[in-house]
Amino acid sequence: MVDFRFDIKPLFPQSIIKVTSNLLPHTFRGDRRQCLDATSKMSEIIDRLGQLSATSQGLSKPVTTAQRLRMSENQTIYLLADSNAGHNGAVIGLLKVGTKDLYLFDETGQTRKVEQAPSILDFYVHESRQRSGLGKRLFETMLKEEHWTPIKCSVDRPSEKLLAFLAKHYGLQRTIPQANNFVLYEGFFNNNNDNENGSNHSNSQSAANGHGNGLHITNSPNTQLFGATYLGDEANKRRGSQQQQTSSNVLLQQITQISPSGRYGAPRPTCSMAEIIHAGGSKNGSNKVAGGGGGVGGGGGVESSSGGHDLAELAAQLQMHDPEPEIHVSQLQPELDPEPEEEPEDELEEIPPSPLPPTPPRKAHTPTPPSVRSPEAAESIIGDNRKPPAFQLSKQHTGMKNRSFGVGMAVMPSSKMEFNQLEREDFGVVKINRPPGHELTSPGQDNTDAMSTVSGANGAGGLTDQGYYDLKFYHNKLW
Ligand SMILES: CC(=O)SCCNC(=O)CCNC(=O)[C@H](O)C(C)(C)COP(=O)(O)OP(=O)(O)OC[C@H]1O[C@@H](n2cnc3c(N)ncnc32)[C@H](O)[C@@H]1OP(=O)(O)O
Repeated sequence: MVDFRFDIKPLFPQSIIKVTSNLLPHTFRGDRRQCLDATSKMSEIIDRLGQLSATSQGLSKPVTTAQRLRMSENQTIYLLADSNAGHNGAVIGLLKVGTKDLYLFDETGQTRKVEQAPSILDFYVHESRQRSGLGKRLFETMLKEEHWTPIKCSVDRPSEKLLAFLAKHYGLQRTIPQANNFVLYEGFFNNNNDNENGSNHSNSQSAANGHGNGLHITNSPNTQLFGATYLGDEANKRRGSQQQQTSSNVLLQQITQISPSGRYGAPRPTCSMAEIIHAGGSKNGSNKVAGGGGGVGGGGGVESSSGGHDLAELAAQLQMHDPEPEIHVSQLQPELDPEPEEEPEDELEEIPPSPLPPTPPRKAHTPTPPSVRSPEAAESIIGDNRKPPAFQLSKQHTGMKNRSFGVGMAVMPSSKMEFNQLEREDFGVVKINRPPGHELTSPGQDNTDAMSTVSGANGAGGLTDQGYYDLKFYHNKLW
């Protein structure tokens, strides 16, 4: 028991008192001199109990001090005393609570900012009195005074004893993994609190917790990093599952949100880079995922539908074979984002061709195509994911088999090419409409270093009056 040189009984007209930043018992009445005396004594009590609590938890510094309480705006300390102990009575327990604005993960792994979240900050019952129901008595008093329910409480770094305490008295066991030191229990984010733990508390108390108002999806640092998507209510979940059938974007999101068990197996928030990459394929029917060594922008701006299909197939397989696989986006990353320089040549050849890009002329043998990791590439995909970025030059654009990004052999037009001339002509003899005043003056000026664009939507050119597709060849020597 914790006794003091002064009589604590005047400070404890009842066994449990609460103290806020004025450092006076909530029951205190007195003049200025008595106030000063009371605050001095309360400070001593709080500092002493705080130190004992820290020692009991193995902390180097106390969580609770009178100074901290005085500086706080929204913390309350409940103190439990035994007036009959010894001559001056004894203080035997402390419970510090407060409200905190927290960024928290909900059950689906989405980040939420919870304003004024009820928090258990420090809890201690003297060793000589533990396991005799005093902790519960203190806790119950606090719940009643604060109008809180246990399930709605966040707990700051709970000890094993406190975890056991909460499990025993309130059935709190299933936690929601968090990235910070706070522990939440399943049900924390539920608005309907009927018949949940702490059911001895009324609905009005539940409502008073205010989570319905104080809790929202947020543009938090976590969200900016991981690109959270709000899936907090059932309607959104249902909508998400419907879209799953048609949208590979949602599929990827589900992959990244499959929840393993354990505190550090928190559901992974959606990877924004994966969203960026995947969104590129969902609109035009082919995934611009740099899978299979294709690479967005790699090898000349090829849309790699094979890479996207691989990913979708992988996801389907995972869903079929493993009900709770742990897939990290980082594990998918090599498929999503290969380094172009390391791409196997064979894989490049399997990449189906893309529509010709309606882009400004660029040199065909772009030396080092950017990958989706580069900000430029990512931006171009975000900006309009139906158009290949301007730097994407494929072998179809160049007429070269682009085995090493610009060095290669002439390629046979494939059936997938989206421009077909009436008669096949090799480069160098293809008939083109040259702009007036740009007649060919020497063979050396021809298309050895040229790219073509095709007028017409989606790269499908229209016939010219000469019967040829309107292929315009640009050459840096000519234009
Ligand atoms: C956010 C934080 O404050 S974390 C720090 C929590 N505080 C501490 O760890 C300090 C040391 N512990 C204590 O002060 C107390 O044990 C408290 C405050 C956690 C609980 O107070 P008590 O008066 O013991 O609680 P009460 O008697 O009402 O409930 C007892 C239950 O608490 C849990 N508990 C209490 N002491 C222990 C212990 N030494 N080992 C395991 N569980 C314990 C058990 O579930 C126990 O039930 P049981 O005896 O049937 O196993």
